[in-house]
Amino acid sequence: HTLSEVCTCTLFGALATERIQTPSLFSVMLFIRLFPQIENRILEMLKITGGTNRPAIWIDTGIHSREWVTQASGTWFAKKIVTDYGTDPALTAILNNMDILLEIVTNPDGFYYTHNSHRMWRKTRKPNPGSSCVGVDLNRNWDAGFGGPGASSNSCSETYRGPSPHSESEVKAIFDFVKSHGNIKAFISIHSYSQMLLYPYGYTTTPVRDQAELHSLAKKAVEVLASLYGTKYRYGSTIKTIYQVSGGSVDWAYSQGIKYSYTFELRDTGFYGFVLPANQIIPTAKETWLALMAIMDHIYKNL
Ligand SMILES: Nc1ncc(C[C@H](C[SeH])C(=O)O)cc1Cl
Ligand SMILES: [Zn+2]
Ligand SMILES: [Zn+2]
Ligand SMILES: [Zn+2]
Repeated sequence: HTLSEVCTCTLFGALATERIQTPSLFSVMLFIRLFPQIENRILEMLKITGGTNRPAIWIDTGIHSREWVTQASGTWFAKKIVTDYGTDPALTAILNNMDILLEIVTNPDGFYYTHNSHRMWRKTRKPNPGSSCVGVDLNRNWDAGFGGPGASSNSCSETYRGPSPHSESEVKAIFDFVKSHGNIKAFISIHSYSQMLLYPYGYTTTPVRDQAELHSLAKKAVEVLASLYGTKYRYGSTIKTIYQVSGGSVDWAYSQGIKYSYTFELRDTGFYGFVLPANQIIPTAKETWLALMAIMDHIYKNL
């Protein structure tokens, strides 16, 4: 071994066995300055250990543009976070140790279109080459059972999966971010409607390795959600609870090792459907926040 390789192995070994916490950025930069030729090795290593990123919770809303209560709830979550930090002990503890990564308008072109043309639009608005039909279903475009039952290869279908996994820019942006972050502990995608809390898988009946823990945490989350206004949620694996779907975001997230991967289906169960009256937006956001806090608190306590 050359000196630098010995040093790399030592640092890697120490990191891998967690004899030292992920070194501070300063010590890493100093190390790289001393041995510039091993910069890439170090940067690769930081990716493996989650680098200098704090543990994080990913939450997206609005991946399906017509599910308007989700983007509205995401906005309310943002306000709640900045209001409660420093006053609510549970949220303060979470944010002192973790980051909450919130993408609110995850399908902006579709969202614009629902406001100006077609309230019930679900997909993106990218033209499909060789077709008069527009858009891809962003929750079928992930590399998780991609192209299997529960998605369509027909570009005119509401569940058109797109030409290949991560072909859509809105998906690729999240894919790249999650891969480069390296320390995301939860991946939560918020949809409407059905009043369900779902965990992987959607594309196969094979239970996930962490099924028992995900199920009991989902039970706890839906119970605290119901405690506010009595809103009843069903919960379980996607394929057993709602329907078979392939190419879903949370199935991909789980396959990346993000254990706490959940899909929420917010209010209601079909009376108003996607066109939920405005007076139900804040109550929906408030009850959902209780469930999210239960999940985040569990993660924080098990870091
Ligand atoms: N993992 C999942 N969990 C729930 C669903 C249902 C939503 C309902 Se809008 C969809 O069809 O994309 C879909 C998937 Cl892929
Ligand atoms: Zn439509
Ligand atoms: Zn949806
Ligand atoms: Zn839905």
